[in-house]
Amino acid sequence: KKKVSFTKEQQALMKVIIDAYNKHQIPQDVAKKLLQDKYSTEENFLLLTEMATSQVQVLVEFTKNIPGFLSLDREDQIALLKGSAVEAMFLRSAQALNKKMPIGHTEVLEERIRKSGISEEFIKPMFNFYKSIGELHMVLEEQALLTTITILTPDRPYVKDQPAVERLQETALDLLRKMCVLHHPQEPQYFARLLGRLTELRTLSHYHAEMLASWRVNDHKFTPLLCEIWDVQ
Ligand SMILES: O=C(NC1CCCCC1)[C@H]([C@@H]1CCCCO1)n1c(-c2ccc(Cl)cc2)nc2cc(F)c(Cl)cc21
Repeated sequence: KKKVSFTKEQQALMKVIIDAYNKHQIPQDVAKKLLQDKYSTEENFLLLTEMATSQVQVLVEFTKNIPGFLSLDREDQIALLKGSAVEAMFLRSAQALNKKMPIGHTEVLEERIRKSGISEEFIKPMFNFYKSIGELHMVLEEQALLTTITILTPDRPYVKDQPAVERLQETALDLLRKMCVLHHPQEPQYFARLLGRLTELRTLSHYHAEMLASWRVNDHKFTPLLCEIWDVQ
């Protein structure tokens, strides 16, 4: 059994990130709504834009709690948020689908999302990603750190001081590496698999503007915040 020990700083960092992650759950539960009723493609599109808008606000609050983030250059803070918002949204969606649910609920939820109005060509890559996240059986700490690492990606467009972001990301990566050894001692490759999902996430996120534009609705209305953050409208 591998002994894993955390420094005082790492214990403090984990606590801050977990508290922030727990505080910033999506207000009402999308999954519950989808399981309750069948929605039209218009209603689903509206639900997605509403949820995504509130998720961006939640993401900003979460990010402000990442130690060191507010010390970054102000414009770099914006560049990191803009560059990671879609990925964070897909990560959250994957976690919503992979939550433990009563028998049969996941299948209903999956079906409702497949039929929500999203165009056929994107359903496979999206669910492949959701499945690959589900197979990892991440614990909460790993989910929160993975979101943190996604936000602290140095090579986002327009980031000026990349080394400063790299230093923050490194700290989160060191902590995640130890968390993986602690929670998945039998899988030495687990940490590498986790990081591999970020590559899949970035690829999926490249499609998001097209996924939204091809939604089977007559009028694709977005909130001002989504127009800002997503490359839509
Ligand atoms: O609202 C959603 N996700 C929110 C976003 C903010 C964070 C919380 C989760 C969407 C909506 C729900 C209505 C039907 C269409 O999908 N959604 C997507 C999704 C995301 C991007 C695109 Cl372009 C298409 C679909 N995948 C999901 C998987 C899920 F398990 C659940 Cl519960 C919802 C999911």
